[in-house]
Amino acid sequence: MAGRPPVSRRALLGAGGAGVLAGAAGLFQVARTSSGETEADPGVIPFHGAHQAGITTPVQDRLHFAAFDLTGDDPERVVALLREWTAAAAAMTRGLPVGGGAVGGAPLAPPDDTGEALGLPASRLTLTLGFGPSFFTRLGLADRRPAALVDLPHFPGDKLDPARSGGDLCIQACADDPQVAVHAVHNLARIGFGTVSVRWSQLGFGKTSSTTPDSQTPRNMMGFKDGTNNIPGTDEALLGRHVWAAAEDGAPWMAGGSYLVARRIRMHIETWDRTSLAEQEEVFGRSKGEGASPGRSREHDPVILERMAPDAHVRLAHPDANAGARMLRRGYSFTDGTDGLGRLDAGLFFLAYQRDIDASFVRVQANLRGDRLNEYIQHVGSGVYAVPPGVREGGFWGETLFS
Ligand SMILES: C=CC1=C(C)c2cc3[nH]c(cc4nc(cc5[nH]c(cc1n2)c(C)c5CCC(=O)O)C(CCC(=O)O)=C4C)c(C)c3C=C
Ligand SMILES: [Fe+2]
Repeated sequence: MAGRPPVSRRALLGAGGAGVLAGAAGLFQVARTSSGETEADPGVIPFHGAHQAGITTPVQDRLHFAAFDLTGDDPERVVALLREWTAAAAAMTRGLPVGGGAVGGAPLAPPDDTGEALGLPASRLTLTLGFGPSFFTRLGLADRRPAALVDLPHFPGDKLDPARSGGDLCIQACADDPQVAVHAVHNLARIGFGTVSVRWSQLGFGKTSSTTPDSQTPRNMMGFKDGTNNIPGTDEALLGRHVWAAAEDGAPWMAGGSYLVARRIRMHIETWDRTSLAEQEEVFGRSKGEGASPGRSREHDPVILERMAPDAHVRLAHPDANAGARMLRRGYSFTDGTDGLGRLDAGLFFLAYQRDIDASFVRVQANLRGDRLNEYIQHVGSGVYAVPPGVREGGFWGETLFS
């Protein structure tokens, strides 16, 4: 990329495709500032900043989540990859191709960009990187592993598939266009060849949590509004208390970062579909239509926990039942075909960001052991990741860990 003017994927295609890199400025469809930046475009979420994008960012429509394993244990090689990934991510989130692009390069070399996003705008793409516990062990950095990055205990009912769990690193790609999210992970995997390999991945659609309380709350595969009482992405006080890691938490390099828990939660959807409306509403402790809690008429009215069944999901998950524990939920629905027995392999890919995994996810999940929702769901995949702070201009993903 160095020395070359940024050219949007749309401009490239609009200009006739191959070879048109310079002089295409007049064809840009991505809004640009006078400095050549594209951040003013509502489809471009700034990549650089104090925190990584993709946490408080208003939730996009689609997800491609990928967990990677290191193929070796050389920190220098990993830093080189993180630098390369950062450059590619900064370009893709602006709607630009990776490196020299998909077309117009040396005909006898593979293109720098795989090409399937040519002609597509940035689509609010965010790329968020995390380090799993094994990352620190593999690279001899165990002393830098944050205490807040705990291994999850076994919870009753867990049936975790190792092939859908763990990973030395993860990338969460979110965008309003599935092709853009998939293209981003595809290109990071291609760049990583020889240093990392994809361990498992998950596609998601239909966001199941909102970080913007003013907009309509999305619904999960069980038909209920999900995210009503989420932490708003604009509430700096709540984010500071419950989501962002601080230097005094014990790992100064994580200040401004967060900790991600990912859980692939399968829904026994056919059983749920045969359950009465009254039972469904009791399970959650909210009405199916409005999303109101018992004794209330509107979705955002404060809940009266005592009016709910003792084993209602919201009653058990609420901060008042968990010493004030909160997390920022950012999950997506998934359907991955059928399971061979005629049942949909569908559910919730639960993603939650927090300052302290033990105090938030572990605390709440332990309290959910008596949740009536457990009759209808099963946790089948799991991962925990330290998500480092945002990237400064000229810096790279995870720089504070290695500096
Ligand atoms: C350990 C954390 C949680 C898991 C796992 C979880 C799974 C899960 N949740 C739903 C659907 C809903 N959850 C709702 C609220 C809610 N859930 C959690 C935590 C976990 N959920 C919290 C902290 C809350 C907020 C409680 C509160 O403060 O009121 C709701 C109600 C609407 C809302 O506020 O979001 C629904 C619906 C499913 C389907 C599911 C697993 C498949
Ligand atoms: Fe929930």
